[in-house]
Amino acid sequence: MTTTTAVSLRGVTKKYADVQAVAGVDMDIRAGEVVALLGPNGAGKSTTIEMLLGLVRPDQGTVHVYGGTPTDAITKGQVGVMLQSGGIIEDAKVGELLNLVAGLHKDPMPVQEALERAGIADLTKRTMKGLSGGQKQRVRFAMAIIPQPDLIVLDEPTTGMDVEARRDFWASMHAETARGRTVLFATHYLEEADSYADRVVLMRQGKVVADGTAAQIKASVSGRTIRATVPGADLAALAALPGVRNVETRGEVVLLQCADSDNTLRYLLDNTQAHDIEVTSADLEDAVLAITDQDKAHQDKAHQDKAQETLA
Ligand SMILES: Nc1ncnc2c1ncn2[C@@H]1O[C@H](COP(=O)(O)OP(=O)(O)OP(=O)(O)O)[C@@H](O)[C@H]1O
Repeated sequence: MTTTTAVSLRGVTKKYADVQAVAGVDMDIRAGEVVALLGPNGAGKSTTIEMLLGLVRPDQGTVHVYGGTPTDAITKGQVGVMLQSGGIIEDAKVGELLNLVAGLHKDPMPVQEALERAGIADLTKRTMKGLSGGQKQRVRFAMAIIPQPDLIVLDEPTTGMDVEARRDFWASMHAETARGRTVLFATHYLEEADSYADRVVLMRQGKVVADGTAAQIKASVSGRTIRATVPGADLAALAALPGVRNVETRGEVVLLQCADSDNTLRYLLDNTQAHDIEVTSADLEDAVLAITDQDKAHQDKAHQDKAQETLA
């Protein structure tokens, strides 16, 4: 596996009037990774993406894409972009638009191939303004892959698509990631992050508040619950295991809440008569809500402390 860094952000900030849209983001994306950028409205996802694409200049910090500036990377055709809006000429036919985009790049993919990969070969002669929201998104996707980019950046790519269209879109996307492309996508759909990303970066109020695999993010919040039938369980020994937060019993059934379910499971299998073991975790939505709430509670507390200091 290659370890080339596709994207590197260091100490990046951006303020709009009195809104701190991005408040010091550090982020590295390795070549071949599929990364989901999650966060509530106004978290700073789009602004981060715009800085990564050189569309917005950070107030502070550095942005590197394949070791150079974002503009260099885009000029070299290393980056394909699918933004939420713009980039579409409403009166153009789909085929014309894609030919226009192909003409801007040095080594474009044949337009017919892009149409097929985006699942819109039947729309070539249709005018853009007559297309549905989901069909337009697919045209944007075709535009993004035409330069044969190493990195594809997508800002809420499936907005406006119904469930089936979203599934088809991700199937097309999967074919691209299978070719080794690096992908960064912003989304509000937690299940998309859970299903399609190797890594989830969670933002809130311009900061990264969690970064890891979806499984790590889920586990970091609530850990896992192990439910097992353990005849003659030594509850004190179970409660003393590293990472075990809580032990409950229902007859012979033991419920263990633990941060490190692998080690707890190993202990149960090696040292007890545990059977009928089930391991469950919170879903990503629970985890995201818990992390953003925790972060908000910390901030509220800091504001209160500051206010009290000022009053004292
Ligand atoms: N061009 C701009 N001018 C003024 N304020 C802006 C501008 N762009 C973004 N902001 C503000 O910066 C903050 C972060 O916005 P941003 O669009 O980056 O968040 P987001 O996480 O992408 O949100 P959403 O999920 O709603 O798209 C918001 O408070 C937004 O109103």
